[in-house]
Amino acid sequence: MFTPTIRRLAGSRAPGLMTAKRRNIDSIPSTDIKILRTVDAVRRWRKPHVFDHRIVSLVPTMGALHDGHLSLIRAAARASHHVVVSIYVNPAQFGISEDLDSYPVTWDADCKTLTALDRQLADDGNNLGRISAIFAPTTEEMYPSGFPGQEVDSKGSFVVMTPISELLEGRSRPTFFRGVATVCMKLFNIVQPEKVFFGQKDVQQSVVIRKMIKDFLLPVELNVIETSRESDGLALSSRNVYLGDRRRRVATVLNHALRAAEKQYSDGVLDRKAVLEAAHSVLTNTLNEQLALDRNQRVKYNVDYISLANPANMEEVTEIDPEAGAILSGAIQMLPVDSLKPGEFAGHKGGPAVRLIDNIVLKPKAKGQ
Ligand SMILES: Nc1ncnc2c1ncn2[C@@H]1O[C@H](COP(=O)(O)OP(=O)(O)OP(=O)(O)O)[C@@H](O)[C@H]1O
Ligand SMILES: CC(C)(CO)[C@@H](O)C(=O)[O-]
Ligand code: BAL
Repeated sequence: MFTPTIRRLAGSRAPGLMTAKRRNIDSIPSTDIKILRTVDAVRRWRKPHVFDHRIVSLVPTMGALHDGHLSLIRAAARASHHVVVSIYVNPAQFGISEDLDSYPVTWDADCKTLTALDRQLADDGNNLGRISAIFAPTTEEMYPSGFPGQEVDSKGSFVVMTPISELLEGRSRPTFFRGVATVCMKLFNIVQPEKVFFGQKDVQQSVVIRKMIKDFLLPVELNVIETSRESDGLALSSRNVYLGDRRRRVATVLNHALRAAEKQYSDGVLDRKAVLEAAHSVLTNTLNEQLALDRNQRVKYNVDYISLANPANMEEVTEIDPEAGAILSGAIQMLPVDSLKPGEFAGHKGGPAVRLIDNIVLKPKAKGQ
């Protein structure tokens, strides 16, 4: 029998702080937010809203909620009567040597965060709806024929979209978009949302989802919500907890690099080489400054890619078409620090290598601009 390698069936653990007592709870205490763990429970909850013509939105997440997630939920509550937030760490989108085992799981904090947000939504007259449910399935529930595995050549039922899944993020993470498209197709089929909300931070993911909706004729409206950032520009991300203080300070370099490239475009430069050179020079200069520091002060990173791409398909462009604009995006790998100072916090799980992504949309320019 085929027995795929499974490092951790994360979904079994994510909501699985479950005690026998908790297993019986079907809503967050003192709230109307239901906790749905099975496909059947979601379908039973969903059915009446087909007949009462209530708009249902879905916000897919992997938990460890931060303000970026909350901005998606706020946008969903403005536009729909019922918001369903899914919390599921989908093992299929993690490569075999990626961080599935250490991915932050903060179920209790997530429930508190959603409770507080739901109260705010209730007090704000601009919303159509509120948070109606969390969908927190197990991996057994999501993969009813058995989990197919995380290997590139795993056999199973997948949604595969090429060539977009092979570019950029997909080059570094060959199973990533297969896992994302597959789990999102399942989530859409389970929840049957009229609207779905995704973050601009994962720009290529949003382009994959747009194409999946188009090519598989899904009756779903995609909403992409702008990236929420720390005050110094770092894009919020659940993985930022791995950074620790020292790498956190330098982590803004990716955003600074993309902003330098963006300035070229604002100044009228359209040529790929010139635009990207501005970003690479920030990355190189900052790295050289860091390498000149002592081992217990410096931060090192590898640049995975800096891209200038067509917003419709994420394919590289040699010149920006000002009528179409472009997506500037990048990924860097922050390496573990060489040597810690006494008492220094290395980051969640000892501060492993952290892959950061970010992007800036270069908007189309009006003629003559
Ligand atoms: N800073 C952000 N601003 C807006 N949306 C975001 C932000 N970070 C994540 N999202 C969106 O939230 C949704 C769920 O993302 P996810 O749970 O993977 O969080 P994440 O912070 O991106 O985690 P990770 O660190 O694993 O990439 C996705 O649509 C993602 O694009
Ligand atoms: C969309 C998603 C929830 C699918 O697992 C994930 O890729 C994410 O959190 O961006
Ligand atoms: N935010 C995208 C999910 C992932 O990196 O696995």
